[in-house]
Amino acid sequence: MSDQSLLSARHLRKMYGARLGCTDVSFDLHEGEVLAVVGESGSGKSTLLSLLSTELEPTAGSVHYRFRTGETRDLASLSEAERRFLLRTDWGFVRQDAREGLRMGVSAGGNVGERLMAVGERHYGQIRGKAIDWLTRVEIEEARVDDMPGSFSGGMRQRLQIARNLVTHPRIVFMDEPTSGLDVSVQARLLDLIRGLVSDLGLAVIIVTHDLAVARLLSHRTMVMRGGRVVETGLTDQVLDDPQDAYTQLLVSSVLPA
Ligand SMILES: Nc1ncnc2c1ncn2[C@@H]1O[C@H](COP(=O)(O)OP(=O)(O)OP(=O)(O)O)[C@@H](O)[C@H]1O
Repeated sequence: MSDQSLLSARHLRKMYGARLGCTDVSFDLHEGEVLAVVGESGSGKSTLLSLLSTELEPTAGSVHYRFRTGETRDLASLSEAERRFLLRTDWGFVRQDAREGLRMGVSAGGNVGERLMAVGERHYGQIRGKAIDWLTRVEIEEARVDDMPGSFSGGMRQRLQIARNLVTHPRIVFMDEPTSGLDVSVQARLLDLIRGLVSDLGLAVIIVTHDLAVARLLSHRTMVMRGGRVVETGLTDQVLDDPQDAYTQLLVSSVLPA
């Protein structure tokens, strides 16, 4: 792990029984950096994201994380309480299906406020004020604060999920296909919003997408996966404009289905 890196993966491997999830994945993520993980369906993108965010245990390899104190730890060495604390404070997770990332039985304001309470905020007025502030930042009207997410459109739910995750000022946000399944115009607006917030807050992001346009718009670096392996990695413009690997060339020329 280099001195500057926030998260560092080394030779990560995940087997599901005899089936390969991913293997030999190594990279460093720096503060404020956006890394896109792209590849076709089944290439191991989601498996990798789950390994990095400790939702899955690797079969081999390691992930190290540099805490706010400067201390670097192997994530495998964290206790369950430490891991949960990290997930509540330093990390956010924006899921493809907002229903998995939100509490559908809790109001919009409650979804955002809950994260603040989890990091120790207790003052109701302040929590509600911050929740409204964040709803506004993600373009949800204050008048919807007490509405349930079930009454929101797909795009609004994704924006609510983003507010819920960013309200605690995480250092890394993991995003799994955050814009797929939405109308093209809704996608474009959401991408713009994500891009603005990521740059304003200086967030480090790992975004999994099968959409190269999303990688192009949001990421500094791109990692291309195929069959569970990294086939190419580099600055996004370089990877997309001048791909070196034959598979990336096919992907970029859109010969392969997404
Ligand atoms: N829970 C599981 N049990 C068994 N095999 C799995 C499991 N999850 C993923 N796999 C396998 O691991 C490989 C990588 O899957 P993964 O979901 O990580 O790919 P992906 O690139 O995220 O695909 P998609 O874009 O379709 O979500 C695939 O062969 C998949 O079948």
